[in-house]
Amino acid sequence: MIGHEDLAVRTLGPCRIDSPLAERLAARETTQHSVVEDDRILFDDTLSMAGVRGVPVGQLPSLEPGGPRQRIYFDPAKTRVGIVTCGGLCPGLNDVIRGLVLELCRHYGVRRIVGFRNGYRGFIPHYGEDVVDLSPEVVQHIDDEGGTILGTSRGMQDPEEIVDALERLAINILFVIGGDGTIRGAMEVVRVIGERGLKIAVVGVPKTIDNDIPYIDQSFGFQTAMSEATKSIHAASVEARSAPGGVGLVKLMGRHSGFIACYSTLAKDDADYVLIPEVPFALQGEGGFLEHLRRRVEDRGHAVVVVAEGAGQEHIEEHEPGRDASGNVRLGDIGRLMRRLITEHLDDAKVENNVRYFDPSYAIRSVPANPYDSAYCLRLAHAAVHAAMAGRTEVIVARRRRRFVHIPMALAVSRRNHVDPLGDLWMSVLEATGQPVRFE
Ligand SMILES: Nc1ncnc2c1ncn2[C@@H]1O[C@H](COP(=O)(O)OP(=O)(O)O)[C@@H](O)[C@H]1O
Ligand SMILES: O=P(O)(O)OC[C@H]1O[C@](O)(COP(=O)(O)O)[C@@H](O)[C@@H]1O
Ligand SMILES: [Mg+2]
Repeated sequence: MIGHEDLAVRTLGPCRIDSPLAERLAARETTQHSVVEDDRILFDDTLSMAGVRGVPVGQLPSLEPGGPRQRIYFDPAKTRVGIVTCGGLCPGLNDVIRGLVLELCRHYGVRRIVGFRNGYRGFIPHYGEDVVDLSPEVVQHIDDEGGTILGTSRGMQDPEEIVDALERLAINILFVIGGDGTIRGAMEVVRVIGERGLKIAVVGVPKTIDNDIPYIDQSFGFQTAMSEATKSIHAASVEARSAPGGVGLVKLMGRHSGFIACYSTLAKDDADYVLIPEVPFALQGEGGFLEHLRRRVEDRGHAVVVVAEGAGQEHIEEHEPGRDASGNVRLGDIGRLMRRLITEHLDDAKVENNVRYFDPSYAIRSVPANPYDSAYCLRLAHAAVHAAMAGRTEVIVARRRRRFVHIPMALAVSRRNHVDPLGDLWMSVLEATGQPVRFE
């Protein structure tokens, strides 16, 4: 059970410098729209969850609020900042970079900002990556493009060498924009910083289209990626309805979490089936998926199937689950398997069929952020700058239940966010598709 110690945020030391934003904060009080800096945000949000703790209100686990502080730790005029983006692409990466640079320069007066190229390898000498000087002029319009102007990578790097680079460049604050792997890497960097007795803040902005980071409302870019995915689902529906025995099959990213498949299905109510990693399904047999699909195609003449890339891995016999350079499991291709099995099953049953397979894969994550995610990215960037300037470290900034909070990195990587098969999201998907609770 999450306790106080899990929510404690590390700081580099006392904040003795008046913030340039101080005068704007004087009249603040805690409302539904803001939290004063010495208030806390309850971690539990139901009576039952709070009640089971059996402690007075003041001892309930709570999170440090995000936002500007009256006094800060770093002297803006003497602060040098580094920014790095790691792991897979996600809509909004450039929006976060832009937001960090503009907030640092325009509101705190921090002018020395460098970008490290191609993920953590950008710190490692033998890759020979130069650093990128970042300024408001350089970043002004980078949010018009998807991807990251800094480049990204996967693959383990030596935290000692990363901290060597931070020392050589006299970096005081490092912003890391990445997912669970990046955050684990950042924790290694924080460990080495502590071992060397250095005062360098490391603050994370959580990133992944998979939405697999726990304790936050939603990772930035997820909404844009999900929106992109709906285009493929609609295309699959058009194809399926335009041919006898049409079956539109769409495979979507999300690795071990089925959020993109679920939300894109709910957004574009075209799918008859959604298969996700969190809910196992039988393929064969009277109650299996293939027989159910056959009956649906015979009854309606068409069907649309959305399969998350991490679903049904147990059905992929010949797949040797290798790993990518960061240690992430390489998934077997459930899309190709389903295409073959659906065609074979309908052929064997002498049901005319035209199976159309869609795999948008990277197309859903390499687009620019939609306006919602752009605004979200800007606010996350502001929160990250406020946290770092106030000397917070080994923390990610996130929005949780509509409030910006500081979440310790260790908690952010303590588990993976999954679709709850007993939760209301999956219930909505079952209601929307009409598919059975279980294929077995
Ligand atoms: N378990 C780990 N410990 C330390 N560093 C890690 C770990 N996993 C990943 N990293 C570092 O984080 C970077 C990004 O991780 P990756 O899993 O590829 O993407 P993401 O952070 O988006 O999940 C890697 O290039 C690697 O340097
Ligand atoms: O970019 P790669 O190495 O092909 O990995 C693809 C994987 O990256 C993701 O897009 C998410 O990656 P991150 O967790 O690094 O953001 C997954 O949805 C997908 O399975
Ligand atoms: Mg990851």
